[in-house]
Amino acid sequence: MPSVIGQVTVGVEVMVDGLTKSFGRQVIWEDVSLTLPAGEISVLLGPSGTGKSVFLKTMVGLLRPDRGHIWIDGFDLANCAEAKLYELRRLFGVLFQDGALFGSLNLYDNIAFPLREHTRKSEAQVRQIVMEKVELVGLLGAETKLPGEISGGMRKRAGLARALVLDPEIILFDEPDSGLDPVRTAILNQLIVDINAEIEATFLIVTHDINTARTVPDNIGLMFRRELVMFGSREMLLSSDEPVVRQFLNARKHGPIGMSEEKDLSELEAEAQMGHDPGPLPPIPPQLMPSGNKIRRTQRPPGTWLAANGVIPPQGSFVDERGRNWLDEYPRLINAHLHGIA
Ligand SMILES: Nc1ncnc2c1ncn2[C@@H]1O[C@H](COP(=O)(O)OP(=O)(O)OP(=O)(O)O)[C@@H](O)[C@H]1O
Repeated sequence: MPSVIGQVTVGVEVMVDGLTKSFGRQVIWEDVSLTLPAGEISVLLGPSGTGKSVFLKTMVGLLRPDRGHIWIDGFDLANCAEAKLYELRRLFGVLFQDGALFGSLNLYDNIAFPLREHTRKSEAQVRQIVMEKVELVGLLGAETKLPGEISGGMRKRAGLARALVLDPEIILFDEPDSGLDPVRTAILNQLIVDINAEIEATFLIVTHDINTARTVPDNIGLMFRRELVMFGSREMLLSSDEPVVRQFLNARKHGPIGMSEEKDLSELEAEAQMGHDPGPLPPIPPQLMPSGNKIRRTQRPPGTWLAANGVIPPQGSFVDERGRNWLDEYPRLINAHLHGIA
């Protein structure tokens, strides 16, 4: 259901309920339930091969689950007829790992492709929309370039522009940061947050980048051993005691996750006896804010989940690289907005 914040409708909620997917006798994941809140940014983490890409494909209806439901706007995408599925798919924009651009088309034609394919817009209307999205992702001037002539970061941004042209309500990102250096990853993350602030769609990002997971989303989910171990507020995951969560977020060798994805009990006991532990989690970083002192309307003030659950975060949480503590800074920014001085 669309959520209403103040007077304005924001994005669309996606409720996944008891979803199970297998290929033949191989169960990929079982009984996955989570809600992507309308207009919020969620991240899905998990060791390689746990089925995150399969999950994205199932969400958008490219794969059918064995069981379960995906509720969007009161319709079950997992079990609806083809015609309805086609309609629901129009709500989605997908950024594939490599941008999935056509190598023989320039960026303009790549970005215009869904509009020419799925709408009856005139070329003048197509131009207006394409150029608007090109500007939004910072590619003005590069429209005539071929995908092979630009950097990986630019290709991702072009893929993002193409994912945006049909004004999606839900955007799925499959490892947007794969193959990018840390600087380009930081630029792309800022762009993702800025676009969320602007279009207020519901975002789900699959990533392996811990820094992205720690700073970008409102919610984090972790898949492990054929199930969704945890899904909830960023603060919940970043202050969790769960060994799998700590191992993954601390990028440690020791813990329940091994090369073959899982370790058996004797290996874990041996590690425990040797004093190996995934370690405590570091301070919770402040969440990445939109550029230009904007506020995302679905963003929760820092400390909300922690306070509601009586959890004290590690010392130094919410302090940015300039030494500002966002527990104080955020209300100040909200106040400035209320008084029109931000
Ligand atoms: N169409 C398919 N038919 C059969 N098996 C498949 C199919 N697609 C994926 N799989 C299997 O599903 C499992 C999960 O794959 P998936 O690509 O979703 O993992 P992932 O978590 O996204 O991995 P990574 O993080 O490395 O990208 C793998 O074992 C893969 O071989």
